[in-house]
Amino acid sequence: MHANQVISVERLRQRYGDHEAVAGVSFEVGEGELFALLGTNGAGKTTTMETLEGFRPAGAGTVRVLGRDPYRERRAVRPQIGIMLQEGGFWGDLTVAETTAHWRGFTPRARPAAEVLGLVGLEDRAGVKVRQLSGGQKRRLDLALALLARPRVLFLDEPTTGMDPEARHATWRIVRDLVRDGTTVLLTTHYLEEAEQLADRLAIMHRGVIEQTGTVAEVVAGHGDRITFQMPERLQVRELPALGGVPAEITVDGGRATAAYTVRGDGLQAGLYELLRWADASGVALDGLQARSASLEDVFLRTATAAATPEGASR
Ligand SMILES: Nc1ncnc2c1ncn2[C@@H]1O[C@H](COP(=O)(O)OP(=O)(O)OP(=O)(O)O)[C@@H](O)[C@H]1O
Repeated sequence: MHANQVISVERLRQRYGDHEAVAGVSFEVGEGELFALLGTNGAGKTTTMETLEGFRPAGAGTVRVLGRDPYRERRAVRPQIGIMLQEGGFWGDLTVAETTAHWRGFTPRARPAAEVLGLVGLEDRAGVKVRQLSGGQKRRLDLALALLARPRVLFLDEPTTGMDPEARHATWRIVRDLVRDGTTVLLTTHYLEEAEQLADRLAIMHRGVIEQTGTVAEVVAGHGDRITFQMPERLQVRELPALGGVPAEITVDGGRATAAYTVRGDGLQAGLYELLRWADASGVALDGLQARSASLEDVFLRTATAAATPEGASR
């Protein structure tokens, strides 16, 4: 357990009618830590987040934010948290400055408008109507409003969706600064690079449960290095060599077959050597040859695929 635990979720369950959207999820987030919830569509990330934000009571299990029940003790918790929803409800006819002023009216001890707009790089858009903002700029306005109350805990639900790469990187810098200054952040994202860049720890959810959790290094460790190349047309799969005893797996995407080996431990160099010697002796050209460590994306895709099979589903 983290010394200063700010968010705690224990065996949380939530259902919508007959559908169990969250099926026993547990994790903790310490003060000044950024925890990312990743997962396939419909995995239960938003439902978990909304429970922590106090929008619904836990169906079963316990959730705590700053030591309190966010639903029952909403009045105590709400002023200390900032929420950036997936789609903020703005009035398109108001300007950025008017929208900020309006929200400041509801926020005790709010930061000055110029300060929050400066934080998210929207100071030069203050006089622009919200409907004239780009999708990425609207997301930044969402973030500005979430920061008005100088929250101790920040909930970011897909914060950079719709942003161009430059705006995304700028937002990552803002979030990093907030975390460095002690803000605790729970983030959901579909951008694995975002989690790699920002998360101290993360969880990969699928169908209401956490399939993997830890730091990026911990989650990726044990998934092996990968050697891949395009399957040569003239070759049969059984003709490929086993590397260190490991056979090739074939994946077909868009009509193109790729051969992949997953090499555990420190076998990458030896495996590659074995493959190149075989290719040389057999006169086979290995187009698109790549050798690399497992990435979060590999783990994510394997987690979702494995969990979709009957063996995965029974775990
Ligand atoms: N209000 C609701 N009523 C009924 N079912 C819902 C409701 N909200 C979510 N669900 C269902 O619960 C499951 C989990 O949804 P949730 O939005 O928590 O997933 P998510 O991981 O955030 O997905 P995404 O990545 O697509 O945003 C989904 O199957 C979804 O269809």
